[in-house]
Amino acid sequence: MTTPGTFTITARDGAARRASLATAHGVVQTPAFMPVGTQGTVKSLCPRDLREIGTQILLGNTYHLYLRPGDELIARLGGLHRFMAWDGPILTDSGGFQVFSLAGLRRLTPDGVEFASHIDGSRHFFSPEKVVSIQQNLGSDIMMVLDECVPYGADFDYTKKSLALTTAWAQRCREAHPPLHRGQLLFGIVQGGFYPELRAESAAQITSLGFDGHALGGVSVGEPRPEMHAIIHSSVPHLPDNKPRYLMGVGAPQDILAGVAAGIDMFDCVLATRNARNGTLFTSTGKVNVKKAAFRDDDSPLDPACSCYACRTFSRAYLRHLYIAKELLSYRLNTIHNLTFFLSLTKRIREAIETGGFASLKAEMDAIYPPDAP
Ligand SMILES: CNc1nc2cc3c(=O)[nH]c(N)nc3c(CC[C@H]3O[C@@H](OC)[C@H](OC)[C@@H]3OC)c2[nH]1
Ligand SMILES: [Zn+2]
Repeated sequence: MTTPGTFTITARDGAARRASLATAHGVVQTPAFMPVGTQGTVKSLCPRDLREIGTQILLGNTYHLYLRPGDELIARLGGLHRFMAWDGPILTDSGGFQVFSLAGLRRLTPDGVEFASHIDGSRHFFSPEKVVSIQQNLGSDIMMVLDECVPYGADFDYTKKSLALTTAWAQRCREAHPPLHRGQLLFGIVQGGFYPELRAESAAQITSLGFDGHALGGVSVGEPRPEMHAIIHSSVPHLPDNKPRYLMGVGAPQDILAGVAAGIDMFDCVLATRNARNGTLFTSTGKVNVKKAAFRDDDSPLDPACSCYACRTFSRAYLRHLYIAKELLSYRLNTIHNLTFFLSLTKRIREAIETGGFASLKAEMDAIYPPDAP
């Protein structure tokens, strides 16, 4: 087995990279889209579905799994891979984002963050060492450091102070998890808000700590898309070329294409799965709402260009009926379709970089998913 953390770039097309990242549970071909499985499941799909649609790597979430069912329980039962019967790579976020976006009554201190569980209000404390220990218990292949995801609109001084805390926490995470300990990788997270000079400052600090990969955090937090794309372009050059780059929480098809063009390798976004459950489907001709009246007696497949189980087996009329009738199968079929769209898009991106055709693929997709469309 290739040593976990080995990152091999096999082709380039402009700043876009075609690479592979070795983990303890398999090699991830990049650019890669990572379905979100926050509570140890990609909502409504089983591991067999995920394999069938070509999933390489899944996301889990420290905050959620720590609160319920508990990381120590999962460790006792053999770790997250065995618990959810997924034998491929898993990346877990540190929970920093959820503490600020989900938990109540949180208190930020130099030593970590105190918060109240969104489930039962019980009080908890996440230190850098604690979030490392939780992810070690889960057995994640890629662990994220504890960081503060600075809210959109934070001023320069707050953002500068916050990135210093994020760096201190990152250092403590690195010390708590020696390189390649039990084959588990550790990624640093660059903050700095929407201030290019603070992004450069955060990147210089984080990339000096010896991580296996680097994430850009603090984006996809409600900012206008042009601001997101601008800060990505100005930040990526500060990330080492020879390690994976992960853009957290991004994104829509147009954001993935812009991210790849800037040199990003890994993406995660709840959009694919969340929109599936509310009937918004991504197709080869743009976004479609499954409950549209025109689908009422339309016997054709949702997307003739899609080879997923939903598109090759059922009609638009049936998918619309399931959604309107609030049938559980609607969740599963819509999710199978949307994830297939995102996984196929990143597969086409990998092939385009190999053949030097990325720019034309991006132009083709930008015509269908315009960068200035919501
Ligand atoms: C949507 N926009 C968005 N911007 C984000 C920015 C940050 C950030 O700066 N730091 C950290 N630590 N996490 C972030 C995250 C959470 C991603 C996780 O949140 C969960 O999806 C919501 C999922 O957990 C399975 C995923 O796991 C990596 C962001 N999400
Ligand atoms: Zn489909």
